[in-house]
Amino acid sequence: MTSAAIIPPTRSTNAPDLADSSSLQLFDTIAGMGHEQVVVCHDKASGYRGIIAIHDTTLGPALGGTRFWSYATDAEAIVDALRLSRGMTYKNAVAGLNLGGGKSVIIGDNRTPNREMIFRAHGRFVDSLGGRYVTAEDVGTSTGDMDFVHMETDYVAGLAGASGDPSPVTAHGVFRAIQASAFRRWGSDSLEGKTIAIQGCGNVGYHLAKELHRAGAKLIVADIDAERVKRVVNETGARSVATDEIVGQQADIYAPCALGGGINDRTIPQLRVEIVAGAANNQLLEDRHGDELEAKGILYAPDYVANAGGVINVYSELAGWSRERSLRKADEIYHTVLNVFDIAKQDGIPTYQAADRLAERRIAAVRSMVKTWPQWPNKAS
Ligand SMILES: NC(=O)c1ccc[n+]([C@@H]2O[C@H](COP(=O)([O-])OP(=O)(O)OC[C@H]3O[C@@H](n4cnc5c(N)ncnc54)[C@H](O)[C@@H]3O)[C@@H](O)[C@H]2O)c1
Repeated sequence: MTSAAIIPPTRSTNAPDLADSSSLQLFDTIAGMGHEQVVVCHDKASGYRGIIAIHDTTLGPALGGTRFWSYATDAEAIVDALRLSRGMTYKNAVAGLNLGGGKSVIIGDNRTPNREMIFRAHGRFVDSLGGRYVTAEDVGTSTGDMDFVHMETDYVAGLAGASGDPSPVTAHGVFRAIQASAFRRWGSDSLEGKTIAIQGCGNVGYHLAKELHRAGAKLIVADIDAERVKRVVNETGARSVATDEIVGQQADIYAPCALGGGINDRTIPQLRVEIVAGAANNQLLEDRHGDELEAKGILYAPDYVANAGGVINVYSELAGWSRERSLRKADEIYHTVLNVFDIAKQDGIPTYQAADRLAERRIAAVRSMVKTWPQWPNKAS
């Protein structure tokens, strides 16, 4: 069996078919997926076992969080690191940032109280890469854990008290993605009087609801947490519905802002909207669900383009940007989404594929830029 058969070229974080993981062909696999480097790390004292995957550094240092998870096998952990790091290359590229894609995973029970030594060990390995990889928090890790990483390396973002809560920046980017989708669909980006169903009233859903309300949209919301629904209803006049009813609401736009995988075989037949655009990561359970939205005539703003405000916020910490500058960068998501729609139309492909194409074009363009060497080679002498 070839490595391509083991890991299909998809950006989804869903666990791939690992039935044949015992025969994982590592070098064929990373060559097929385009990775530059995979580092397997071990620290005996803390029991730390980590994998750092650097996918592509054409645009800049590889940025991507650290996931702490109990993987069933080592192969499953490696595959997750490979897929997530490649996803970050695409996400960072379409966000228009000078960042490549990377990701790391730590294998183990993420509820362990033994955090300092594990994350300091991780920090040392991150530091050993000299800035080729910059980490941040992800599933199973917290800002407190990143403080431990920071004891050993400066190549870490998302520290407590640094760039702050990313959700207002993410929400603003999603708002701009919604406006761009409206423009493409109806010829105007005004959301005045449009009905928008938001799934999830968490950090992003809350800020998004407020921004949509200011723009004159009518909102329908749902969350499993009644307090969070109440806050949005009180502040925006939204109508709330049960969580299992939100996806089937008659509306203009559906904004998934809860968990991933929400666009699937069960929910697509229920959708009664013209646009899907929201913050959740990995909204399409499988790529084919993007084709099915297309077939149903629903315009889909690809998730990782719409929610790029999150990574813009991380970048702001590295680059020393103000909140205003981050929001201005998130503003550009409007034009990026329109670009994606243009590529989809020109190339006759679904929008989720067009997003990948936009990322690949930017990376290829930067890779082929003329190389200038301003420094005299013997500068040190
Ligand atoms: N926070 C960011 O800056 C950011 C950046 C990029 C992507 N995202 C993605 O956006 C999504 C939302 O992020 P967040 O920071 O607001 O998370 P959050 O945890 O604050 O909010 C998610 C909300 O969804 C609710 N929820 C869970 N299951 C639900 C269901 N079945 N029906 C309705 N509501 C449900 C939760 O109760 C919670 O209130 C996530 O998928 C996240 O990965 C967030």
